[in-house]
Amino acid sequence: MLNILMVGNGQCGNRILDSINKQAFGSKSRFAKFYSKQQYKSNVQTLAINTAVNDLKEMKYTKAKDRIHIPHLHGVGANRNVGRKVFDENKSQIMRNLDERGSFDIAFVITSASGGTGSSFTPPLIRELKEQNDYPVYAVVVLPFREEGTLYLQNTAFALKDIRESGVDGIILADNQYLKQMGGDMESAYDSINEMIAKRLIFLLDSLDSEMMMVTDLGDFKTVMSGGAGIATIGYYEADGEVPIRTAIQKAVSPSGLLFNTNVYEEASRSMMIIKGDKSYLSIDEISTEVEKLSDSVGHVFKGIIVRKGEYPRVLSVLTLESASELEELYHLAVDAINTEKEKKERVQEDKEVDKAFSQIEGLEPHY
Ligand SMILES: Nc1nc2c(ncn2[C@@H]2O[C@H](COP(=O)(O)OP(=O)(O)OP(=O)(O)O)[C@@H](O)[C@H]2O)c(=O)[nH]1
Repeated sequence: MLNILMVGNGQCGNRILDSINKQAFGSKSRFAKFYSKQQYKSNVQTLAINTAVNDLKEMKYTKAKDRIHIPHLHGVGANRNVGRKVFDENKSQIMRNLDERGSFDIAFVITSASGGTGSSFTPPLIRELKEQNDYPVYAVVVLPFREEGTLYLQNTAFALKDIRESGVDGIILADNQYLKQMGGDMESAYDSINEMIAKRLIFLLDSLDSEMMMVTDLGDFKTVMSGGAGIATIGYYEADGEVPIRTAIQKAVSPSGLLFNTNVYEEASRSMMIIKGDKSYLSIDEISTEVEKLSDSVGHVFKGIIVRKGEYPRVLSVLTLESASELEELYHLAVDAINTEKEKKERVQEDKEVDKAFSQIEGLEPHY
């Protein structure tokens, strides 16, 4: 049995964590968190951390003892400098809470890259976890919608760099912009995206702790995640009827299944493929052909097969990337955003028009 830690930082991290708990409790009831037991095979501990108490209160499926409020107004307002300071001031409380939860085999820290709290808490938190423990720690990082503005773009660029330099064992990317094809209004788009991410992570955890026909385990996952440029993404396909296994595998690495925009045949560096379903669907010939196709361009593909009686095929792919053109484009936008912010600040400092207006009444008093 694996001991797994999942931390969700900031609003986005909290909500994805809640979606994980929702799916793991296996109930739509909002009282599930009080009455039912998680359906994990592994020992999974979830912890939500936030400066905004309302974000924590909004969580429906995560127990109260698994939510830590770090008081600071109502969030840090996308300011990562403030966020870092607040983390430092509260570091011992956060780390004590984590210590009390015992030891783990693997940890995931989930956050948006663009907000203030999650993106500034995550790098030092990972650094602390890595310094105090010897288990691997992975970051699950959500990229913003590109139109959300200059502050979010510049936060994203610096947060990703900070997370990469934190000692993290790998970064799994999910991109709101790419996933917004889910459609609907903002709130339901968030819910669908969170569900997609949660479903993939739960499938991954479940598989790492399964008895497979052909085995992939935590060791293989670590090897995959240590490949490439330290950046990864996850693909998934779930058949809702009888689908040939080759189609299911293809869909799990196609744009519709991925959390981040990449051409896996060009950009992936290592891969892990977990295939689940009734044995009548698991044609070894088809599986071998498809995996070979992928390994021809990717290099190494670990594969695991889990037989589940009566279930339609489901396939999960973990892909580390050696290059990511989408990320390069995002950094171009971020550089523009940083320059815009810088110029704006300089203009305000140079251009004292507003000060001039105020200075006109210097030395005067109001008369009534
Ligand atoms: N996928 C997804 N993205 C979200 C969700 N909530 C917020 N975001 C994205 O997260 C980014 C904003 O970060 P938040 O997580 O809200 O910020 P925070 O870490 O709480 O930090 P502050 O609010 O600045 O203190 C934006 O790019 C949002 O689009 C969510 O539930 N799901």
